[in-house]
Amino acid sequence: MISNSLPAKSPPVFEGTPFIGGIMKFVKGPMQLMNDGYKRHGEVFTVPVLHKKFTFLLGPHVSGHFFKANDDEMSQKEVYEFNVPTFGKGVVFDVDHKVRAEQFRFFAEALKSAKLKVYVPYFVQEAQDFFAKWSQEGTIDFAKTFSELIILTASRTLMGREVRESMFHQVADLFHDLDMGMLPISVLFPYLPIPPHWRRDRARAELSRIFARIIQARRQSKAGEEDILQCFIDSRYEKVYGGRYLSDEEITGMLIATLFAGQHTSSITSSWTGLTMIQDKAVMRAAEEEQRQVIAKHGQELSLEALNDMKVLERCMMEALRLFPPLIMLLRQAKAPFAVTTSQGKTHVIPKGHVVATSPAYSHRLPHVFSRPDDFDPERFAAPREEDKAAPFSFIGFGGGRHGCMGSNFAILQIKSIWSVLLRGFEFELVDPFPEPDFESMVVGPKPCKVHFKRRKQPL
Ligand code: HEM
Repeated sequence: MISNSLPAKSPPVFEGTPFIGGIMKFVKGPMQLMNDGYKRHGEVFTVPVLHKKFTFLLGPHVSGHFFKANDDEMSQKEVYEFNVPTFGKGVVFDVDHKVRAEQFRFFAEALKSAKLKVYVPYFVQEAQDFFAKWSQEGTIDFAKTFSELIILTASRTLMGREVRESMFHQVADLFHDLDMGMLPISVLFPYLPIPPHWRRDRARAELSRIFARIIQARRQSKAGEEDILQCFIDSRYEKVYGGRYLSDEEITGMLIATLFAGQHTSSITSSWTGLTMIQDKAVMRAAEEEQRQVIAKHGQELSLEALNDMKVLERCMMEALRLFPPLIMLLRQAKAPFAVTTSQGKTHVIPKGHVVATSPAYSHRLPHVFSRPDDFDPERFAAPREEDKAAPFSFIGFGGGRHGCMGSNFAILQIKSIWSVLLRGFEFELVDPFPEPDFESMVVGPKPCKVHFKRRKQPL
């Protein structure tokens, strides 16, 4: 058992001016803070901010416990609780660990491989219909384009046929209000009485009413749709609540949580995948050549099997996610002290109560983890290099361990569907310089960047 009073072994403190020093460092942005802290202290350091202590664990050597520990040791609830007014009461971060474990079983069931086969034709159909509306050539911003497209596929695969076919715009507008109600200030004060929070609360209540009607109609008709909404309707608790089905309110909350986990992350990763490929002509040629080979083998149909054969495209996506992960910091609260040992062999004990942070954005750029880490080099994921597998938790774009992303396969297939349709039908060029990440936003995507597209005379 690790004692909670081992000051000699506590992480070094990176502060400056006592009490407010940490805040000043946070104000400069988390990337700058991690950069300065890493340069001064290495992989482990603590930043005190008011009454809280943030301990950073940067890189695979020190982040194993972060990812592997159970919820009683490393808890998400306290650090992600600001989501409760958005997701709603009674789900995810508003329930104890036992209930949450069951609810996460429902997510896992809805997103398991067998279901993905059903979702793939929807990804493809939505992408084909969407890009069919583009003219011969023009200028777009990927960030805007992909967020429009992904809310369409999300409504088809997640919220169901009823929403996609007859109330798409109404529901998309309500989700927009929910989204706009999630501001940096909401992390600290989720119930602050400000207009974006009022609009969020109104939208959340209206979504409850809409989904209650849909769920009741489905329960009566017993029509059994093939989407994530139906998975939640059919889900039953096992170890809690006397084994009952989810309530309408819980189903709505689970849907919103799934949408928030997948919407921006997927549209941002689609954008960076495109931007990085367009920037690197040799990689783009390899991805196009792969499409020709897949068409020769599978025909024009974008089936699950065809998508699974696109290894070059997948590596491009993973490399875009390594360089530009949309979730730049992952957080937990330490419920018990634990020890970590750095790559230099130094051991620190992180005390109970610390907020613990690890960072895909920072860890992915460490030169002892990925060679020439700032280069876009998708082949680093291919055998025999496989740099992502050199040590556990080297690649954490989808998190890892106990709370690793449950939608990663869903996201990979969706992004590959979109980019297959685009590569086959269009050619692209950057109009603006390659964009910087916008670190001001909650989920970090590219700053605006114009891209020129042109329909191929001869589709691939
Ligand atoms: C490229 C797209 C995506 C990225 C980069 C991404 C990234 C992540 C990351 C980093 C985590 C771990 C968070 C943490 O440890 O605190 C996570 C968790 C999660 N993601 Fe994703 N995600 C993506 C798409 C999706 C999609 C499409 C869905 C659902 C359809 C989804 C559902 C989830 C769920 C349910 C969790 C929580 C797992 C748990 O806490 O046990 N994600 N995701």
